[in-house]
Amino acid sequence: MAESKTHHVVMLPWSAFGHLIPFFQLSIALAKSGIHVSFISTPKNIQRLPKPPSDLSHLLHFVEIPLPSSLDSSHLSGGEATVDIPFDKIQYLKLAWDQMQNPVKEFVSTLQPNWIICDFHPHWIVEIAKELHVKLMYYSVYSASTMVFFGPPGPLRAETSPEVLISPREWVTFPSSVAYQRNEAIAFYQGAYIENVTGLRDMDRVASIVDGANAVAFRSCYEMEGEYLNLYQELIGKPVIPIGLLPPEMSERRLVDESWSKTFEWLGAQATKSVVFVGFGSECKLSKEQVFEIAYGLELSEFPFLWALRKPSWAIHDQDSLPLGFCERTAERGKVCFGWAPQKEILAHKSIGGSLFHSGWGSIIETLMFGRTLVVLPLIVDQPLNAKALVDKGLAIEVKRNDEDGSFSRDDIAKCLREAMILEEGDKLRINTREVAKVVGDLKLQHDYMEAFVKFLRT
Ligand SMILES: O=c1ccn([C@@H]2O[C@H](COP(=O)(O)OP(=O)(O)O[C@H]3O[C@H](CO)[C@@H](O)[C@H](O)[C@H]3O)[C@@H](O)[C@H]2O)c(=O)[nH]1
Repeated sequence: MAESKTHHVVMLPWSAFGHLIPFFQLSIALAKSGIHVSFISTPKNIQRLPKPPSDLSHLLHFVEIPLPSSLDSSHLSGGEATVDIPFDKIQYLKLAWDQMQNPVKEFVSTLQPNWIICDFHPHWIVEIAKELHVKLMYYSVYSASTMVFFGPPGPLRAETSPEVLISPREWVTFPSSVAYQRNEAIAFYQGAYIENVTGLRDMDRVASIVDGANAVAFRSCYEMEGEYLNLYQELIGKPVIPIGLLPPEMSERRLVDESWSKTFEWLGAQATKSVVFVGFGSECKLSKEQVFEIAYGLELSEFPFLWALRKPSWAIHDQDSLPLGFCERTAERGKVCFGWAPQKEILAHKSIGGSLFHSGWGSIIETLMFGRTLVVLPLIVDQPLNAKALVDKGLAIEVKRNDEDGSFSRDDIAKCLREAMILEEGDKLRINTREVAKVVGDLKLQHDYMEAFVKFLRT
């Protein structure tokens, strides 16, 4: 009992699956190291998480805190995660969380954990942690290169403009092309640097938490992001801890849902490393023009492909999502699967040679772990910054987007895929990818990072 009291962590992730999942993965890793974890989220979000291993049930506790009933329900319509809510209403989800500080405080005060590990949204947790004498850690689900680009609390709080975001930042002391294009800078500026209905800008939230935290953790490692991790520590003047890449543990006996057996049979019939996997993560909402251009690009490329496509909101039926006749024309060599795909198991399959991704940090790590070449077509938030950092390291080929409106062409998609999939053209990319795959897939190395992190939490 005394042991559990000494090492207890409260997790406070933002209500988006691109955040809930990395917090969940970290919770599992900590529980496996004997740390008690209380994972706070709303009831529906907790129900939608994967089931944790049953032998961890005494260490990993899920704490359901419902959204406040006082919030005008028409804004969220019963949704509890960003995926359920139109983009312009997501600010109300932040407002809802701001109204949840009392139940969170009550819980923390009863539990008296050693650490609170939080996301970017609950700026009020800084005061709670101080008052209750609990240490606070900010866990960034973004890469270290992205956080270096955003900068320390000073620049985060400063008046800025989209103009500032289109060049690499002046505090970066080594060659780096990490920056937004014009249209991306404008979109990001509007979402993060302008006050929303909560009375705050998102960047003020990040600044308060980085300022108030005792340390910052990244899902990263020195082998991949050493220069950015060291620079971020210098910039914020407090411990920055890479927890490792949390590579997915693949069990040979792991069963994929039966409905996928035909797709895996199809994959099994393809030549080794011949198939391109296409995915756009859990958050991106693709327009009709974007989906169609990707489809035509795949068609032009002539490679076998497996596309995990979530039905866009503008389509009524799954099949409306694609250009007329696309499935028939590509039936011999391609498959489009609608809904949530077993991405890790697909990437692990020997027939997959490369991928076309949105450049979400989680998908990058998974793709590199399995040594698959990356073509990146970044769309929102940190994705354009991740793409530039990968290109700097010779680890990806980036699809060109128009600087003014972000549009891209089918020809360029096909060209990038050819470069990534054909040996002579993409030779350098393949060599770099193989080298990094050794690091990401080195489970002992990644385990050592987690061990060092746990040691830090225990001291
Ligand atoms: O059909 C699917 C789609 C996704 N995934 C999994 O979901 C995760 C997706 O993670 P990521 O690639 O990071 O994409 P998003 O969920 O879209 O990520 C959001 O959060 C990331 C940080 O975690 C940011 O880097 C991204 O920009 C932001 O969109 C990965 O583990 C995938 O394996 C599936 O298993 N099946």
